Amino acid sequence: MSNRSIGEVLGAVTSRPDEILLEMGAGGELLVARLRAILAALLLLLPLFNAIGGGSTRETLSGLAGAILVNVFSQVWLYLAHRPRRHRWLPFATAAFDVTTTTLVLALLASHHLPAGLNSMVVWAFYLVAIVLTSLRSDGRTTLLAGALALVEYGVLVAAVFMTVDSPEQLISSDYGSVNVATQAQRLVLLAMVTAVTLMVVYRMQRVVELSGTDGLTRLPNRTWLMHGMPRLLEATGRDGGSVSVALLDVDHFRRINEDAGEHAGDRALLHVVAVLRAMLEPGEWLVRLGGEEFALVMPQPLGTAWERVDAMRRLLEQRPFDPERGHPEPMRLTFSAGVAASPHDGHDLSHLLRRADQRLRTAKQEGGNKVIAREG
Ligand SMILES: Nc1nc2c(ncn2[C@@H]2O[C@H](COP(=O)(O)OP(=O)(O)OP(=O)(O)O)[C@@H](O)[C@H]2O)c(=O)[nH]1
Repeated sequence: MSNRSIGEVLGAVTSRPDEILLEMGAGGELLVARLRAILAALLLLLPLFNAIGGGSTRETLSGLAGAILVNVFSQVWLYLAHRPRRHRWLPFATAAFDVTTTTLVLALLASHHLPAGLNSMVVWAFYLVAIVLTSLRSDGRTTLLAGALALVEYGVLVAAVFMTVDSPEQLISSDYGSVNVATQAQRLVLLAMVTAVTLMVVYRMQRVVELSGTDGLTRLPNRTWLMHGMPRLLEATGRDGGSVSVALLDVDHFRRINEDAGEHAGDRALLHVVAVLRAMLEPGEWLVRLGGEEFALVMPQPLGTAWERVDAMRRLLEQRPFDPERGHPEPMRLTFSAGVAASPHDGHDLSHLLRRADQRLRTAKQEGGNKVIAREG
């Protein structure tokens, strides 16, 4: 990660995250929606304090109207975030809502008293809260949107206020101090800084999730990744009435390679197997390292086609011997055995499919290995 240039980091953080990261982003959206609902409820206290503190009725009523509006929207966002079917636009819409609501409240304050609109620290701080909140969504694009909107909207507000004033006295207040260009420029720089820091937080979170879902040796997705990714694939294919096949692949007599050629050669043998299988992968197929010399191959195809695909891979691997080097004159022939299971016939979830595929894999091993089995008997 430390070797990456700022350009690469920006490229990574502004591209659409992996489906599984987005899945986590939806969880983040629910968290953001809950937080927003709590903050919105607290917002109702502000007009109350204003009335108790002897503020004007007009100010109290407009504050109350604004707080009610924010609460209504917060409940709508919360309802949408709860729905199992994720709306892709929701994180963007809510990030824009958080920032724009802050701008509207500042504009409302400025319409009563110009310095209040530009020097209110409490309301302005909601920009920072809105930007930082986006870090919970695992999607740097929402952070960029919130940061850019805050900069543009606040910049426009400042410009509008400065264009409205007729005399410098209008920008001096006993409660809010005096408004000047330098402090407003500092606020804009602060918004940019908080956006940059939040983007880095999102980037690091994305990398941590990526690493936790990747096998260290082969760089293939691992079991954790499969557990997160498989349910949504099964659900999507189930909706379309399609079939998903899962093959469990286990390299035959792998222990012998380690014993004959050493652990390092064993590692390179695994990389060789992965390179051969990977070269045959078609779009929509996933190769996953479950651990050791065991792999899962997920294919959006029915059982018969899946068996043909895996058997073609078995034959190709057989024809591509592995060259262990270091004192080994002979290239080693590598083979694997596999069991294949398919939804919906063999099960509707990953654990049922893996169990059935494992039974068939055991049979293939008992029958001497170098075999792919997709049906009993
Ligand atoms: N080099 C290397 N070896 C590994 C790795 N993971 C597991 N192994 C080895 O793989 C071997 C697996 O042995 P077994 O489970 O007996 O399987 P097998 O020898 O392939 O026998 P069958 O599966 O019955 O054909 C063990 O010796 C493990 O130490 C790895 O990442 N690198």
